[in-house]
Amino acid sequence: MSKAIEDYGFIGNLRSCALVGRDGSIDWLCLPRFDSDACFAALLGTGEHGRWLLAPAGEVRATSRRYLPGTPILETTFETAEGKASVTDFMPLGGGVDPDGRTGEVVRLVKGLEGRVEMTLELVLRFGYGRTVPWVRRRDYGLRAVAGPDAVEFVTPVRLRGEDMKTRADFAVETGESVPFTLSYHPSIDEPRFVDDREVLLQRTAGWWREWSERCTLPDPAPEPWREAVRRSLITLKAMSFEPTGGLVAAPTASLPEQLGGSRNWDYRYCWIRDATVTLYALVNSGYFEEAGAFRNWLLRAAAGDPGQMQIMYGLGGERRLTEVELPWLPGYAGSRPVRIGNGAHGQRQLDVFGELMDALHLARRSHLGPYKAAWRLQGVLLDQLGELWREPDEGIWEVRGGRRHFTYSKMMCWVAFDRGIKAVESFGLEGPVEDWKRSRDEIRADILARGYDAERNTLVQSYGSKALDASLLLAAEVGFLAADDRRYRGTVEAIERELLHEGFVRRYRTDEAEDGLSGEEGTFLVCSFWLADAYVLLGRLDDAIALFDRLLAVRNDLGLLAEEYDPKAGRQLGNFPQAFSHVGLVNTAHNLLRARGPARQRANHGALPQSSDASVQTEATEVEQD
Ligand SMILES: OC[C@H]1O[C@H](O[C@H]2O[C@H](CO)[C@@H](O)[C@H](O)[C@H]2O)[C@H](O)[C@@H](O)[C@@H]1O
Repeated sequence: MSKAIEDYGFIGNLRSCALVGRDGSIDWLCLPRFDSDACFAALLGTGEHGRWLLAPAGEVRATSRRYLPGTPILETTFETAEGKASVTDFMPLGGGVDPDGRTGEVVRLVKGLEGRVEMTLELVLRFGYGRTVPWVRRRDYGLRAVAGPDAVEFVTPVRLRGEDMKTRADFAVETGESVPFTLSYHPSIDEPRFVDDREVLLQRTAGWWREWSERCTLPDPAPEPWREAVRRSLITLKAMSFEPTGGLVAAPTASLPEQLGGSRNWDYRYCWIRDATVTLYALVNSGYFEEAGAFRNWLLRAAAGDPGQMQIMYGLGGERRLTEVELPWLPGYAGSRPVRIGNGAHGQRQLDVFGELMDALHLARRSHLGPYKAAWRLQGVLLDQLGELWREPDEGIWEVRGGRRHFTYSKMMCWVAFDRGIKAVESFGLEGPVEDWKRSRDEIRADILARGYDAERNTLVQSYGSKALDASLLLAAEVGFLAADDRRYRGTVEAIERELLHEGFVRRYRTDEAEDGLSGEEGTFLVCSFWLADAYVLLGRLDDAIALFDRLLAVRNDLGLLAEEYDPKAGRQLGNFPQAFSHVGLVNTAHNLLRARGPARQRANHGALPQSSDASVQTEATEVEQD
């Protein structure tokens, strides 16, 4: 039986990550990159599809876990009748570890805390998402496993044995003892990497993360639980970035379902322009400019070329072909089939991306992320294209699979695209056909208010001519399309409260009302609930905002992690995990609550932004420009 999604912890090395169950089993690991084939895929099947268990051999009386402060280093403590032992799990980082993203390591340290604990190990390596059994050879340091392009060295002083195509071991730890394990990946054509002393790696990795997380800036006075929640979300977002290129994944998992047993199962291990740009808001507002600069440069590389061929999402290195396929040999999380990898949405038209992109580049400029003519050139070409394109139907922010429509949010973000272009000219003295852009901006606004607004119900609607509501319209004030005190904005928020709130959390739309081309239902969408809290802040309903924010914090698992969705009836997290959108929502809402001029106001260009004085970011940007 599948563990609950919230029973997983997440460790990562800015290249990939692993999901570690509360029971001590690593059930998801893709090496060397987030989007590589999984070598442990038990998350979407059973132990036979690959996993690495390290846990007490006998009955466990109690389990507790935590992250080492300021890091994604996970410590799980097991209590048995005989004693206590902990397992510290991490993926090493810092000190020149793997600059190209070709290798990757998982380290596990078993420590005896009290008495004597008998431990068991089961290692089931199955490359190719649970299908390929490797050729395993014993070595004096442990074992080597090879399957086609992939190779793994498993390094430990513990004596291993092979059984039923699995590797097993039994050992014991006494108080004060420590037993190390390293799983080290390298391409099979390369020589194995030298495995460093695990305690040294632990100190180095912890030091790197602590130094990073201490740079987080949050307005005072922030209640400690909020501060801690924001810090954990930022660490999680950072751990979802791919350092070699600056790309950011929407989530590090594939096919965790939006409905248990359902078919809404997607692969999120890619860079969506939309998700990545909102992540930038969270990072920049919290003082992390380097990431914003790296992402901006990733974006310029990914979108380079014919702007007519720009995609809504790319691979970590800017790859364009993300073909969606099903993996029929995997039974799926809690039987949720099909299991999909790749993502068909890469071929969709989603016009909101123009607005998100223009907004992100405007944000970068306002945050003094270096001079960059290349970015302005790209912005100009995007607006040229959008001059006519905004009139077309699209698949919308929710990537529907039931055919194109005139989505109101998409049109609104086209308005944002022209608005930010105009503001860039007006505020930064840049050149552009600003009068044409103003005409487009006015025309889009009039079009939305005529066709995307239901005057009878006083609410914006999901798409032209439809009665359905959509939670994305909560952003109308945040992006500056409507003033927060505009009665049409208030009406939209109230309609969404009436029709999309479910047990205190927000659905993105009603699947029975808005045709999305998919069968089944889904949970409430967490980022939409944060957007409602932001709307409350803008409407001056601070008590409602705080109550909703606290309700959302309570949904996080014991490690502070959030999936994409939540089923309030079952009290279960749903969808890919951890999800950037949800954590971005948390960070931005905290900022909004904490300072009068938080991101919700900044986005509409009303407020001051933190500004980068980081010379390395400026230099990098200059280099891109010279290219
Ligand atoms: O709901 C159907 C779609 O679901 C996924 O898209 C969602 O996740 C994206 C990444 O976080 C997000 O950008 C998008 O707004 C969400 O709707 C899936 O990736 C799509 O393929 C699918 O059609």
